Amino acid sequence: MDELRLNSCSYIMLVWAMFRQYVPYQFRDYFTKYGYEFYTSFYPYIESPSKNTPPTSSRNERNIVLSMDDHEEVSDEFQGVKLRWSSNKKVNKSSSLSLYPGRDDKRYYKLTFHKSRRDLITSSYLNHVMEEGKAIGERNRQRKLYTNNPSQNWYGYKKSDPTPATFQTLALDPGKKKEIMDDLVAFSKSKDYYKKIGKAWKRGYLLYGPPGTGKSSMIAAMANFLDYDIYDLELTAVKDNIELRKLLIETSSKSVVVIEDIDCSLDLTGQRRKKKKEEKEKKEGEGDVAAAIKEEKEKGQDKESKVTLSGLLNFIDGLWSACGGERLIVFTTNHVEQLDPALIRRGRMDKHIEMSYLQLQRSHLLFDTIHGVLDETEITPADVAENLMPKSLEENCEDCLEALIRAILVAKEEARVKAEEELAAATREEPPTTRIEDKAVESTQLEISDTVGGENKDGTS
Ligand SMILES: Nc1ncnc2c1ncn2[C@@H]1O[C@H](COP(=O)(O)OP(=O)(O)OP(=O)(O)O)[C@@H](O)[C@H]1O
Ligand SMILES: [Mg+2]
Repeated sequence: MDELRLNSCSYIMLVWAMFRQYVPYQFRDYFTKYGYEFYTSFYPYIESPSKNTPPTSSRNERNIVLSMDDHEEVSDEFQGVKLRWSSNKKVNKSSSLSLYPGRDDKRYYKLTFHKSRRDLITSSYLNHVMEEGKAIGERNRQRKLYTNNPSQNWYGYKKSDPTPATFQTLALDPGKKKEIMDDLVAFSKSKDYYKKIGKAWKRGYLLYGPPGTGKSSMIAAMANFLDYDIYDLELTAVKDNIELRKLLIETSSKSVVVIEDIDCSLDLTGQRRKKKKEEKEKKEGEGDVAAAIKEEKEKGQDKESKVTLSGLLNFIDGLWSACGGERLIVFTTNHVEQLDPALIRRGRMDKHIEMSYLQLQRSHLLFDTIHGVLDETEITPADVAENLMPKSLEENCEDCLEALIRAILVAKEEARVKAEEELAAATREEPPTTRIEDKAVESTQLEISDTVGGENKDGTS
C-alpha cells in the first residue's frame, strides 16, 4: 500500500513539474480555474486563510475580514433571488516572462444571476452591496485623533488612537446624559433634513464649566458614541485665517473639530470689546488711556495678525464650513461669560452644555457621610475620580470612599480657612492658624466611625 502511495505522489509531482515547466503562464490560469471548479465540486469545504488572500484585520477592527481566493465562488441571496460571486483574474501577457509572474494580473469579481432578474439586481441589489460595503468600511475604519502641528511649509496632522472615555464612564445627571445622546443621534441621522433646509450638516456644542468637570471627557465620549474622528485644533498654532480655512477643508466628514479653552486660545473675545473701549475712551477724551491702549495694541500687533474673531466666525459658519458634512464643532471654556456673544450664538454653538460640580447619587452605606460632608464643598468629578481610584491592589471600595471623604473634608477645611483669611483681610484681623490636614483627618475619623463602625446618624444600622 505504501509503495502504491509513494508511486502516485511521485507521478503527481512529475506531472505538476512538467505543467509548470512547459505550459505558458497565460494558459496555466485556465487549467487552474477549471481544475479548481472540478475540485470544489467534490470538496464542499472552504479553507481559510486561503493561499493568496489571508484574513485581514487592522489593530482596531472589530471583525476579521475574509476575502476570496482566485477562482473561489460564493453564493448570495437577495429578495429570494440566488446569485453567485466568483473571484477571477486577467492574466497580464508580459508577466509570463517576468521573475514574479502574476504580480501585474488584474483581479475582478464576476456576478452571475438569472437574466430575468436583471432589473432587480442592477437597480437595488448592487446599491445594497455598495451601502453594505460602505457601512462595513465605516465600522472597521480605525478612528484617529488629529492635532494641527505647525511644520515647515504646511500644517500636518499627527495621528494616534482616540481616548477611551464613553457616556457610560461619564458621571453626569442621567437626564442630561440622555438629552445629549439623543441630540447626537438626531444629528447623525439628519443628513436629508440639513440638505432640505440648505444648511451645512454640522452642529456646534459649547461645553463650559469649572476645571475638572469633564469637558474633555465629554468630547471623547461624543466621538466614541458616534464613531467620529477627533480634530483637536490648537488655535494658537494657526498662522492666520487662511491657514484656519485650510485646516477645516482638510478635516474629513464623521468628525469632531475641537477647540479647547476657546476663551484663552487667542485674544478673540477682547478684540471687539477693546475696539469699543477705545472708541468710548476717545469720546470721553481720556487721551492718555486711549494712548496707553493704542501703545499696547502696537506692542501686540503681531498677535492680531493671527486668527481673528471674524476668521473664526467664518470658520464656523461661513461658506467654508459647508464643504464636507456630518461634522461637530465643539468649544470648551472655563469662562463662558468672557466669550463674545457672536461666537456662541445659536447657529454657531447650537447646544450649550454646562459641566458642573458633582451631585452624588445614592449608592452606598457611606453615602450619608459623603452627602453630609459634601454640603457647601465644591468638588469636581476630576477630584472624585482621583480619590476613588484605588492607589494599591489591596485597596477596596470602602478604602476609596474613605479617601474621598478625607479629600472632601480637606477641601471643605481649605475653603473654610480661605473664607476666614478673606474675612480677616477685609477686617484687618490675623486669621487663626490651623493645620488643615490635622483638623480634617480628626473630623473624618469622627464622621466615619459614626457611620460605618457604629450606627448611622439617623439611628438606622
Ligand atoms: N463627569 C466626569 N465623569 C467621569 N470622570 C470625570 C468627569 N469629569 C472629570 N473626570 C475625570 O477627571 C479628569 C479630568 O477631566 P477632564 O479633562 O474631562 O476635565 P475638564 O473639564 O476638561 O478640565 P479642564 O477644564 O481643566 O480642561 C479626567 O481624567 C476624568 O477621568
Ligand atoms: Mg479639558
